[in-house]
Amino acid sequence: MTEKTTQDNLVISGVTKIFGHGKESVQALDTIDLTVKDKEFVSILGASGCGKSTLLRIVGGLERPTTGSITLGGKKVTGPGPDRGMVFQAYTLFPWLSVKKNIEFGLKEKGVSADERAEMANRYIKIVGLEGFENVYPKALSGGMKQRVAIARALANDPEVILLDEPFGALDMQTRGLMQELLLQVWQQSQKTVLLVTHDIDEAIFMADRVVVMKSRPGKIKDIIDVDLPRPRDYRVRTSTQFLEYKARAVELIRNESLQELDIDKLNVK
Ligand SMILES: Nc1ncnc2c1ncn2[C@@H]1O[C@H](COP(=O)(O)OP(=O)(O)OP(=O)(O)O)[C@@H](O)[C@H]1O
Repeated sequence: MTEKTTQDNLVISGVTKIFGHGKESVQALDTIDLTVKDKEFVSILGASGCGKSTLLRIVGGLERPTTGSITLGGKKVTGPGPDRGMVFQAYTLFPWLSVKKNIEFGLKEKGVSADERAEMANRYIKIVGLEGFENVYPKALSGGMKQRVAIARALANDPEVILLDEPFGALDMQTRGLMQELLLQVWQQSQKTVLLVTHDIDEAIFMADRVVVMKSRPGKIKDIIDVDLPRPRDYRVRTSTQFLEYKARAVELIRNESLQELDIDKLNVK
């Protein structure tokens, strides 16, 4: 395998997004500049409506920026491509395909042979702990299992970058915590660059090397928190002093933002 270079960086440069025209227009993003290093795990954290999803969709090529550009490994992004795998909150599996066929789907599209597809699918089924469910259809899976299939499907295509938009948003708290740990393990093994959109402060810190905190109207980067917690991480890190310090900082940033959003100067809650 050839060693990757910093050329593989994801560069978001001066990205602005305006939806609609004239009086009806909404500026969702204003001049977003962010460089994500190869194999880095970056969380994008912010309140509802700050433009997180729009930014991720632009990186995914599903949306065009009004100004600015995205480059991946020096190549300009002009649309969706196999170098970026996306996982959304809503389960996006094909209901008529089994777990295995769902994971193989993108590989089939790429013309990968049946043997190779089966090998890749089995590998990722193992990584996400779904052995024994190969031939099961999505409707028989729990929410957490469906998202594991979605993650396996994204990984099987061997993208440069995985883009995750609130992937565990629909899961209960316990499942969510376990899925976060699983995703970290998978990321540790697969060594992909990850961009995770979330409004969950704990999730953002627990997973990432850096947390990009956004503000709304228009969506801008408010601050970036470097998360210097040891890896591999497990649930115990969440109660460490260092984690709680990062959390206090993020809470402060998000709270100030929410107060401004609600047009409240101060909240005196006793
Ligand atoms: N297709 C669209 N047409 C018009 N406005 C849009 C469109 N998509 C998003 N917006 C607006 O852009 C802003 C940012 O939306 P976006 O969904 O990116 O925010 P978000 O931070 O991901 O929010 P949430 O966490 O609620 O999904 C919002 O004001 C939203 O109403």
